[in-house]
Amino acid sequence: MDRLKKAMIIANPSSGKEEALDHIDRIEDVLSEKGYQVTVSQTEKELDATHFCMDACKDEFDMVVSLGGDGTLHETINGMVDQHHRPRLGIVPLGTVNDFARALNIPLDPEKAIDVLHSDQTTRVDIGKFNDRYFVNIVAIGAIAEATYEVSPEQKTRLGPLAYVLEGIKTLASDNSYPLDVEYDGKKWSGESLLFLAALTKSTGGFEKLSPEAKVDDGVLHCYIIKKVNLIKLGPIVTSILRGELKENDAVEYFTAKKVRVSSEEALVTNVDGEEGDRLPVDLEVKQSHLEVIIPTS
Ligand SMILES: Nc1ncnc2c1ncn2[C@@H]1O[C@H](COP(=O)(O)OP(=O)(O)OP(=O)(O)O)[C@@H](O)[C@H]1O
Repeated sequence: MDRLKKAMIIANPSSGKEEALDHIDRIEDVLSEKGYQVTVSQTEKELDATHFCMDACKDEFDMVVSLGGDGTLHETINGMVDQHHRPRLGIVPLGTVNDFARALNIPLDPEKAIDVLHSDQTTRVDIGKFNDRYFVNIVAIGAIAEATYEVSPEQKTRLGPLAYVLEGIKTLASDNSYPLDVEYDGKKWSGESLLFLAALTKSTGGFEKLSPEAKVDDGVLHCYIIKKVNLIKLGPIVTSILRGELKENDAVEYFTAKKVRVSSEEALVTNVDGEEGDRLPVDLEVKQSHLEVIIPTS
């Protein structure tokens, strides 16, 4: 007899509009219909999602569904990376930005995202390594990296992704540049920089078209160094970000790489998928096609 398939729902009751618990029954129904025996694990605090997901890997679950915002998803994925057995990942986004879901064309409406769990279609996705943790969207270094901490929960609810865009533009305009050394695949860039970005997917930080050339399984980091410029050139940079043409801007150094090391004489803070990361220096690397994510049937 075939082994019974096992699925775990990792739900963060505090995510988004605190609606996770309202969706659990429907997700359980869909998964049971597909023949899964379902376990529901509710998070209570930071890193619970990571530990639940590690358990699911060890117990050879076939599927893990992240029901929450990007924080929950990020923690879930951290529990999966480098495990011998990695379950398929289903995503039901409840957060404000939901970059990863956007990049994979997973609907942002939770009800519609739950329908996607019916799908048998999956895609392999790259994972970024940042020192000894992992990311799925973006690493930002510079003043903008702190922008996401400054967005209040009220602003997030009211403005959605736009809150990040507005904060980001505000910090760019504040002209905080830093000396930066960026070493990548045997090359080196040194200079004054306003912002360094390393993106894995095309939609990052609420900017829908920040890195349009990025594919989720291309095995490289798409890196943008926004150099120090005088105020007059900031407008065109912002326009190029919104148009998805950042790499064409004169003030921007663009490259792709598998490994990047970023250092500075200043202990700059970093932002990793919207969360505070280690101070510089940091090492970034791509693990190609490391995750298998359930996506809408094409
Ligand atoms: N029961 C809980 N109560 C409060 N916080 C929790 C709970 N369970 C987990 N957390 C923490 O909440 C953090 C934020 O969750 P998540 O990102 O899913 O929601 P969100 O903040 O609404 O989403 P977004 O950041 O996209 O707006 C998680 O990284 C986790 O550490």
